[in-house]
Amino acid sequence: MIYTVTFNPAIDYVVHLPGSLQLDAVNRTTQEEYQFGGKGINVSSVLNALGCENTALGFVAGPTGRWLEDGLRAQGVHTDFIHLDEGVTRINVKIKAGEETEINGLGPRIGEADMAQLTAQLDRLGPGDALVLAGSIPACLAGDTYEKILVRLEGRGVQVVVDATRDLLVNVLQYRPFLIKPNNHELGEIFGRVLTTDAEITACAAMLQARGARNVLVSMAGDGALLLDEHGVTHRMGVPKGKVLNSVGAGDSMVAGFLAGYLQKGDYDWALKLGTAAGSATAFSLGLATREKIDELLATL
Ligand SMILES: Nc1ncnc2c1ncn2[C@@H]1O[C@H](COP(=O)(O)OP(=O)(O)O)[C@@H](O)[C@H]1O
Ligand SMILES: O=P(O)(O)OC[C@H]1O[C@](O)(COP(=O)(O)O)[C@@H](O)[C@@H]1O
Repeated sequence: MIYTVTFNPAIDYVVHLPGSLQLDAVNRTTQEEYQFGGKGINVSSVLNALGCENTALGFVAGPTGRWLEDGLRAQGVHTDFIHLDEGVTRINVKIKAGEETEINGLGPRIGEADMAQLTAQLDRLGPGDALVLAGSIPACLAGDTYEKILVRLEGRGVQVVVDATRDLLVNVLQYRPFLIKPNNHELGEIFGRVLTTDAEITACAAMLQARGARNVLVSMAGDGALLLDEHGVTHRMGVPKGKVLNSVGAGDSMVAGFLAGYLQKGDYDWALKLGTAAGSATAFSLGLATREKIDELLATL
């Protein structure tokens, strides 16, 4: 079974403006959408669209938390969230005004007893299970929260995917995660550099592999993605043709497609192809990728 964990889920409030964002003024939208988001939840939604059975774990709170949980259930996404007694699940604002501007909230406070409930859920995982840890953790939690989870899972045969940034990512590498997926900017941030060429990206991916990551998938938005697989082979893929409507969740969709593809065939070329089709299908849609859109793009790759 596949499990995803989202420590800080979100309602993604996507607003479209007719021109550019005006600071210090009233801006009015021409269109708006709500998405049930947070990185692990996006992975769960797209895995579900691809017919991969999975359960979304994480923490929800208040009326927005109920909205998120009910909305996911209505879409057929299986969840087993922990309900926090205080606070509300955050609303992240995504402004489409030519360029994309994002305002991501802090999220509610997660207490020790809440964390203990998650630990108990994860203690049930074993051989044959996959776990996706994705997104930021709220400021109230220790910076080594992901690390502690990986320590506890060591030797239990669980395939772990981590999609996080900076220290949250770097500190888990020693536990040999199956997959990490930084984008090219996040990869550059880790090394304090701006990466422009495939050679630079491959060299930095190799350094993360040397620290323990098994497969390093580097996404580059409209420039596609590069995978350095566990055998040291580099795979490169561009993107299919299409009109970008909203790329919120494109990276998470790529993780879902990659994992689904790898679990289907155990083949890295196929995993990268399905990951690319899923990522671009989301970028070319107003919400997350549907099965139909993914299949349509797959046929062109
Ligand atoms: N502008 C785009 N055009 C086509 N495909 C895109 C675009 N943006 C994202 N994608 C697809 O989604 C994948 C992940 O996108 P990216 O923006 O790199 O991830 P993240 O959301 O993690 O930053 C890309 O590798 C690509 O397949
Ligand atoms: O946990 P973080 O880092 O604040 O990110 C949460 C945000 O990331 C998203 O999951 C989108 O991520 P990507 O665009 O990188 O795939 C949104 O749904 C959500 O608002």
